[in-house]
Amino acid sequence: MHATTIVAIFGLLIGVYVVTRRKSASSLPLPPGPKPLPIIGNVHQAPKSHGWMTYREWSKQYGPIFHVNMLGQPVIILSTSEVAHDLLAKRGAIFSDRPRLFLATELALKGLNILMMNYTEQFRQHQRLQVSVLNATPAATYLPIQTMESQQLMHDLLINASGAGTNVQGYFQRAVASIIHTLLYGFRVKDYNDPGLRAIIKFNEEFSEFIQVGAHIVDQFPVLNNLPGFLAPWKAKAENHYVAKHDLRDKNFRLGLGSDAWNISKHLKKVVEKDSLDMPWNELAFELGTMIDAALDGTTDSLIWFVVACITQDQGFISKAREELDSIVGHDRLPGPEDKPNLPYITAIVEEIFRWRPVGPEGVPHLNREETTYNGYTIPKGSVIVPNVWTISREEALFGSDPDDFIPDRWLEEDGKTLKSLPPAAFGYGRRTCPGRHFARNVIWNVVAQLLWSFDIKAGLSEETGEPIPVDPIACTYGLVMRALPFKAAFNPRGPWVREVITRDGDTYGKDHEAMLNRIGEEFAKL
Ligand code: HEM
Repeated sequence: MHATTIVAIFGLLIGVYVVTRRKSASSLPLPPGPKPLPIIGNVHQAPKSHGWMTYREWSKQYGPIFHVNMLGQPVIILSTSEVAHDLLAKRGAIFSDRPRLFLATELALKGLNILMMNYTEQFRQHQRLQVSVLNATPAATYLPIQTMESQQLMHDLLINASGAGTNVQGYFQRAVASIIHTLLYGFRVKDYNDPGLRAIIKFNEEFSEFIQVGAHIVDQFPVLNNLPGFLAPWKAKAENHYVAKHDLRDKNFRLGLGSDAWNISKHLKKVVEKDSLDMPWNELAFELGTMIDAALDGTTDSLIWFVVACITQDQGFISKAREELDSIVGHDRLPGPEDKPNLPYITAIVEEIFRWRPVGPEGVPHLNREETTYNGYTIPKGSVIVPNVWTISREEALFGSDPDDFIPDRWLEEDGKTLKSLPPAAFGYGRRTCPGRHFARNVIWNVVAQLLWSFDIKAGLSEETGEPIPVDPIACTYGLVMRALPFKAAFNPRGPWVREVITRDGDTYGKDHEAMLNRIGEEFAKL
């Protein structure tokens, strides 16, 4: 790097340091943390990837709330459920904003991503709309569509993933994508190579890349955004991201509104008009699109982690689940949501998936709009607050001494039937808690029950040797979402009755999904 560039960057670093060293009104210290260097703070120690694992180690040294200094920006890491609830939920009035760190991301999103919005009146308007279609009561009306797609998934796996097996991620992505596209826009997604689905997967990957600390130098030095385009490649990248997203969202929203049957696009457009909300077309199109993005990744990746658990973590949970399934459901039909009250072990498995492999292990950061104190420490105004879900989900006092193992039983009382009230961490906290959690739990419960009823799930076989290809239970991507790296899995029917039932009920493309949507519309009218 040229010497003048180094001097310029050094000058900017000092500028950032001076600007961000705000005077605290409290005499209390910051939470403990690794020793910082002058100016750069802890940047040199910051994990380059999989930060949640390093933060777990640091929490053992510094305790449930600790602090790192990133170029003068305080980052407060929370490592127990109690601390996360105390700050993010009980003090939600000041802890519900989002950090504004990444200029390149902002250029790409143009303020239209609900996840990244501050807790403003505009955000609350979006939140009210989301809750109106996602909370427990409306989410229950979607069960027939979710069940249909789960059955289709069983069919796809039976046809394509038995024998030596295959990489199954696409089949899961298709099923989840089809559920949300049917409900939001009125059309099913029948192929995992569908261009619309591939585009969303690409958007999510780009988004995850944009928000990496240090992904674009402009994030640290916004002044660089004044450079001409050829010296500022992030500008074109951000614009292309926005335009591609806009075009797909606009097209899908129009398809939804033009469709004959009830759907969420139509429903929300009516609510906006009836309540005279100040929400332009594009903002509503992005609201729907954000639900699609958020739903696809979290739900699909949790299901893939379940497959990893079946292959690598079976200490008896599969046979326990089957015992329950066989006694309640029998062999003549697939399990469905109506069985849920009688299948507590399946519910425990679902909670254990979220705990064992929370797909957002580093949590979605919050920001506090006021200085506050907590347990003898100062939390400066504008701190980035990271609920480290990975550590929180491994709190031994709550979950037992074997938190890295997949043990669904930890969620059940001794009677084996009643769910313990342990605090889940995967869906976030307080006013920013994931609005899609009921929807996601319903989808995942259904698929997990049907998979366990249907298949022996094992590692796929090598084409050369015919031997199982080992699956690494922790091999994953690093980004906003923790995704299992591709692996081969085999789904072989547990018995002849499985093939019979899935062949009978699994091919669902002849079903009238529009009639199903209209029935949901009728139920919505009664809510
Ligand atoms: C297993 C699946 C899912 C997981 C683990 C998950 C997790 C999360 C988390 C951790 C947050 C941030 C919470 C916080 O800031 O404290 C979030 C926000 C959000 N989620 Fe989910 N989610 C999942 C599925 C869904 C689904 C199915 C939808 C919609 C249908 C959805 C829609 C959203 C939206 C719109 C936000 C932004 C809320 C805000 O910023 O206030 N999510 N999700």
